[in-house]
Amino acid sequence: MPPSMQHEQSNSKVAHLETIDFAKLLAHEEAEISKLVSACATAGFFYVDLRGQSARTLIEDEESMYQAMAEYFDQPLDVKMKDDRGTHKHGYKPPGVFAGVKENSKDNYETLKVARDEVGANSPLLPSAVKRYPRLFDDFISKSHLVTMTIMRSLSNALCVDPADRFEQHHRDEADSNTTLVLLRYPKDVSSTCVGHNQHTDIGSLTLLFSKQWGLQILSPETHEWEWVAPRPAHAIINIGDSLRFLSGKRLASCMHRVVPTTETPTEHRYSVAYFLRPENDLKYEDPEGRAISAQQWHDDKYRTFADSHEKQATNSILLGGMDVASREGIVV
Ligand SMILES: O=C(O)CCC(=O)C(=O)O
Ligand SMILES: [Fe+2]
Repeated sequence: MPPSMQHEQSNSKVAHLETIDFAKLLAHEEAEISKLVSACATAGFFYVDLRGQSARTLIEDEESMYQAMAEYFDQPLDVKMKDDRGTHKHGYKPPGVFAGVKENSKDNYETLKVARDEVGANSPLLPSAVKRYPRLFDDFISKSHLVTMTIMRSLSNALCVDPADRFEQHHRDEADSNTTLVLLRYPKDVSSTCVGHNQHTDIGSLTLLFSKQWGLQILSPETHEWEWVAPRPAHAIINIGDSLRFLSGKRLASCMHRVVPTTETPTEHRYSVAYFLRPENDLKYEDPEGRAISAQQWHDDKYRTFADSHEKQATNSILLGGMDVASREGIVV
């Protein structure tokens, strides 16, 4: 799947993001940890180099994952709708459910969500497309978990978080959470009413994102302009979500992002894979409006907001997690 280059016709710049070498983080290299903290406190978005031994199966498996996704999403809509489980943690969502990237549009992406706990328990509720590739899904989720939890540990150390409040203490294996692997396809045969993926900040703690295709943009906290995130072979993107920002006392930044079509008439579907590491559902934190809220409630409120009209979304701070205000004020570390 060659990356599409039509973004070059657009006026937006390509974002300069830090690159963190996962192998160096695992080895507790201080210089790498400093780079990590600085990236998390400023852009809240960075590349992670996965070529080291411990996580390289993720890049080896990436292509197989896209193939499994094509197989799944190529099925007729009525077959996929049988996997719609009416939750935001599991199963299928068709395009057009949430607000899209253009005013008054709906979104143009379909998703299959595969929760970490169901894969771990080999649940009979998993779609057959997932059950067909048990090793692929199991490995992809456990390696994604290793990468994201290693980053959480490095951040707890670097920010000298109290032992009881270390970020990992809010992501224990035995507690319920909404951690899930999300497979996304942006169909090429777009209707004019369904466009891209609306601007937002992520709900959870960390997102580990894979895509070989252009389309992702971040709102640069420096220039306040939309910039393209270039796909890079053997690297994934990591970004901080609302939950980790709230947990860190807003020392870490989440970043507004969106997905836009690179051309008016796309010739290929766009595929991306996101591992959403989310905290324990019972965790309490303060939202941007100062309300004490549980992680589960924030998750549910945010998904409800994704489905609201653009007009309604602009009436509160849920969609952007308060980052529209924070980016104007500058982030204090
Ligand atoms: O598809 C992408 O590249 C990004 C998706 C995303 O931002 C999300 O699902 O939260
Ligand atoms: Fe996102």
